Amino acid sequence: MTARIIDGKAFAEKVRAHVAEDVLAVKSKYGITPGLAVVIVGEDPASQVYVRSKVKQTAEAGMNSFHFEMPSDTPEAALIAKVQELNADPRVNGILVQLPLPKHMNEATVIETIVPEKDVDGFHVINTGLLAIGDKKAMVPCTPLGCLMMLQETLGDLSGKKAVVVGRSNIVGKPMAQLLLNANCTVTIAHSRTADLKAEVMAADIVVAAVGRPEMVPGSWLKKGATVIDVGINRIPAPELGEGKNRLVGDVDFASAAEVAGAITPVPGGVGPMTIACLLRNTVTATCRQNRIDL
Ligand SMILES: NC(=O)C1=CN([C@@H]2O[C@H](COP(=O)(O)OP(=O)(O)OC[C@H]3O[C@@H](n4cnc5c(N)ncnc54)[C@H](OP(=O)(O)O)[C@@H]3O)[C@@H](O)[C@H]2O)C=CC1
Ligand SMILES: Nc1nc(=O)c2c([nH]1)NC[C@@H]1CN(c3ccc(C(=O)N[C@@H](CCC(=O)O)C(=O)O)cc3)C=[N+]21
Ligand SMILES: [Mg+2]
Repeated sequence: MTARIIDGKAFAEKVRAHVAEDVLAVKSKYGITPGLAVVIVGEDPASQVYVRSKVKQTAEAGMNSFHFEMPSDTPEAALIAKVQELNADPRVNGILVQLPLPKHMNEATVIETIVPEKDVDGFHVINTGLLAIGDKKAMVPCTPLGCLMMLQETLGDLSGKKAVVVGRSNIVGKPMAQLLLNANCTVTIAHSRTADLKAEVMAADIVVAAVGRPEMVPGSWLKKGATVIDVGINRIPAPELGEGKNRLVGDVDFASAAEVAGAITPVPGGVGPMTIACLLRNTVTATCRQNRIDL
């Protein structure tokens, strides 16, 4: 079997085009331009790449983009003050604080400072709780939301499917499992203490890998025809591309997995572009709710 490649890049372009139409409608009917503020603390080069594409795509969708860079030794109180300023700024409809934060900061404290209505990442405990009770008002974390959209596009109704999520972080694994549960999948969450990861993966119709370990899931672990969503973004040395060069790989061994899976997302060009598209979508949703606009 050779898997169908789920083209996240093309799908994300469609989502962004739709977002741009909604932005135009909000502007022309209500005179409001949605605004997204991105705050990055420190100079992690990988983070800088995502932040640059977020800023660029926000502008391309016709939204205002506010970009703040703070040095890595910024006191936590100064970051909190910045978030409070953005909370109070009516031009700002969405706030994203790039994670991870420097070690001297408590990420939860910073995230809980964002007003839930502007929490376009969906990381605030209020949004986490709303998602857990299946309330439509939840701001849903962008990466899991993008994964769900690709799964629904590939499989249609997900009811009754056996899904395994490998990874249980608050930003990817847990909300992903929650979304799959809300979509009526039978969900297993696997993690570093899982006794027999291979057996869990082999039983699944849907595999979402969000671990951060390059190519750890081989094709030999997959059920034939499974749908595979690879969230991992890992930069590994690629001497074949030249001295000192790197390449991007996922948490799934793409070559062997594509022989067994029914459909699979590539890295790059899968989950990553959908994450940013969903961030723009969430920013428009937040803008409409804050202004009681019903598009
Ligand atoms: N494409 C995108 O838009 C995004 C991509 N990412 C990428 O997704 C990946 C995961 O990110 P994130 O969730 O933040 O990562 P975390 O490091 O926060 O979580 C990793 C999870 O994987 C589990 N894990 C680690 N080792 C193993 C193992 N050997 N077997 C099974 N489970 C294991 C951990 O288990 P335990 O809890 O027991 O420690 C943990 O739950 C990374 O590659 C990241 O770069 C992240 C966000 C967005
Ligand atoms: N508050 C917060 N929210 C986030 O959503 C968040 C974060 N912090 N910290 C970092 C992770 C990671 N993340 C990615 C988004 C897009 C791509 C992406 O577009 N990747 C391209 C490739 C980019 C490249 O070449 O490096 C792709 O997969 O095709 C990757 C990773 C969002 N994150
Ligand atoms: Mg993490």
